[in-house]
Amino acid sequence: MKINGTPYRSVWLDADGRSIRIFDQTRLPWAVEELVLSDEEAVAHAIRSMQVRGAPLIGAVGAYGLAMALRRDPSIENLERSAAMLNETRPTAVNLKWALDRICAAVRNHPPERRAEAAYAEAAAICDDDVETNRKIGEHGLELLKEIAARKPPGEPVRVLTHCNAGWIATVDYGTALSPIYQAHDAGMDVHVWVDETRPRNQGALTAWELGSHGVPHTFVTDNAGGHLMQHGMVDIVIVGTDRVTRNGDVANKIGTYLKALAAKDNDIPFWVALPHSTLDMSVRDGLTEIPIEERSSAEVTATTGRLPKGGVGAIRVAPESSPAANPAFDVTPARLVTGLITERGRCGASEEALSALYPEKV
Ligand SMILES: CSC[C@H]1O[C@H](OP(=O)(O)O)[C@H](O)[C@@H]1O
Repeated sequence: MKINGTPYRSVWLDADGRSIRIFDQTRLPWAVEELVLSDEEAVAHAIRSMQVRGAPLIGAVGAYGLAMALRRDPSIENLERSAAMLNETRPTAVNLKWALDRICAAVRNHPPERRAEAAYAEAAAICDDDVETNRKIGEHGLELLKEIAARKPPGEPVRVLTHCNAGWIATVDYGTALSPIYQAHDAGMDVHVWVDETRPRNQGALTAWELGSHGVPHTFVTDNAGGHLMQHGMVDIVIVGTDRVTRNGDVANKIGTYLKALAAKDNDIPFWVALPHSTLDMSVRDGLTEIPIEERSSAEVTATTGRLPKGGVGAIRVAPESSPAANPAFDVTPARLVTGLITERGRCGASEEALSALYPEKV
């Protein structure tokens, strides 16, 4: 997508042909700063610290990190050790393991001197695949928004509520939950987005930055406002991204998603989840008991980061020093609360039967 008129992806190969460049998402939306990552340890730190974040994007960046590890040492031992190290950086988004496994499979049968080159080529293919996948998610999601628009009086916007950031900055490009919104806006449809701030890391500020940069009307709201907006008929549809969808349609996503799904169910509002194939984990059935939920530092809860009154960006405490804090970073929405899934292959129900029909090769 564009930043000040210049098209970007959220990760790209540096001119040196071996490092990658990303935007430091801990500095967004206050500053647009590029970071150069030149080895697997720098990649691991960027993922752990959420300098780079978003399920599909951490997969793509992790893939390049493994390629960098192979440049240093192309042995299978180092391949497996580095893949394990990178995979441990964040446990919930299955895209990271999916991408690392894809790199391992792509290089394993090459002679050592060819492995790094093959890994870089596969990482580039993962990025290109993600861009095209998300574009298609946008097309299929656009049809859904058109169906809603057709039922509304002319000039009334389709009102979408979204949680966290599943936009272009969370993927290689286009985003997942935001992809249909961008395509609807670009097609001239009246759309308005309720943007959940998404405590504690406030990824909603990234969504607001993305939508504002693209000229999409939106309103920034607290996480706790969503239920009220739905009760008062101010939401037509909820569309969120996801970090892992199980074979029976359970959805792991940013903490607070489950509460939005409950409110949507209680108010008969469609709750849709946008996902690329790399987010589907057919090896897991029961999301609540089988998906690992990342526990992040309590400091992310007791302090919040933003632009300081006297300028600059910094953190301020929002809880007493004496108070312990807990920080589960994701939750699981059971399939029974999900109206449907928007994928690159079309829309389907949140069920094993529907997912198996859409992805027979994964069964
Ligand atoms: C298309 S991004 C999917 C998913 O990833 C985000 O998590 P995080 O910001 O912690 O990396 C969020 O849960 C998004 O919905």
